[in-house]
Amino acid sequence: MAEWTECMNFGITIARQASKVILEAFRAKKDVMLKSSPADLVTETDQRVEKMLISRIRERYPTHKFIGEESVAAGEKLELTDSPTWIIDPIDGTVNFVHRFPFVAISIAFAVNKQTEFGIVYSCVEDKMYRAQRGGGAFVNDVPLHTSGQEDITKSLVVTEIGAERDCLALCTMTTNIMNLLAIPIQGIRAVGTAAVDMVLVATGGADAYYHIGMHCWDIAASALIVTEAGGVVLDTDGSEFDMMSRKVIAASSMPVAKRIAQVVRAFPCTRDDEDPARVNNGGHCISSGL
Ligand SMILES: O=P(O)(O)O[C@H]1[C@H](O)[C@@H](O)[C@H](O)[C@H](O)[C@@H]1O
Ligand SMILES: [Mg+2]
Ligand SMILES: [Mg+2]
Repeated sequence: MAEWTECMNFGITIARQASKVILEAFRAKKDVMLKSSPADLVTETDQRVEKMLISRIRERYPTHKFIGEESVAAGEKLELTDSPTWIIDPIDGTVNFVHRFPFVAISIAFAVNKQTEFGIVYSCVEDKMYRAQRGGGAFVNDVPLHTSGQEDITKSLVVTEIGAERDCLALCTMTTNIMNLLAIPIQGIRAVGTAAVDMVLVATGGADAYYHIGMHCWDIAASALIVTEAGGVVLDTDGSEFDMMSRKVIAASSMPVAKRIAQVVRAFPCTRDDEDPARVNNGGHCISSGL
């Protein structure tokens, strides 16, 4: 664990530097481009911040590998090997960034032998630096984090996202999931607009669970470790073991809450992050049935 502390501290330093670029652009006029749907946005700042983070890391750790959201969007192969790998979302919450909705985060995870060794989520506008090292606990601005420990789904506040999909199957699935959870009943549904911040709210105890279908490894790899190091549970939406490449996740305060959500929530078909999108004729996005 201590072996990667220096890397993590470097990650925290460059996240703070990148945040300055994001906050300066946050208030400025933005040129917005579309990716997989009219709600999947990217800006020049997303691309610039990712390039800045990767070049600074590569300069210090030339043998390390990268999985970056905007590098993959530009055609780079998404492959997690046993090599030390930085998994980066330069701006998580780009729709929020474009609208100046004040929740945008930099998410940086670091994996070796396909196991996450540390995770950093920097919520820039809030100035909240969430971090965790495997086996070392979870912190926000150096204050220890603990989940709520809530075991009763009827006393739970659940966070989710509608995501970027706008096809009928995805929208019907996600709204049905929300309706079925509310009918249990749970005490509320929230959506912050950034998967990374949604998920670290479970680590703070401010939410009792988060679930999502369709997000990517760079959205949640860091926050998944932060949740487990805060005493939480992270599973696939079907209740099986979490797999950051599956694009399906439940993060919860306790196993009973996680398992209850897994009983209710249904996923729509999604190509895995590590599947070749070219093999699937929908551009590597969640498959629409065209309903
Ligand atoms: O594209 P960015 O990096 O902003 O990530 C967001 C995804 O785009 C959303 O679909 C998803 O629903 C989450 O909001 C996720 O944070
Ligand atoms: Mg993201
Ligand atoms: Mg992003």
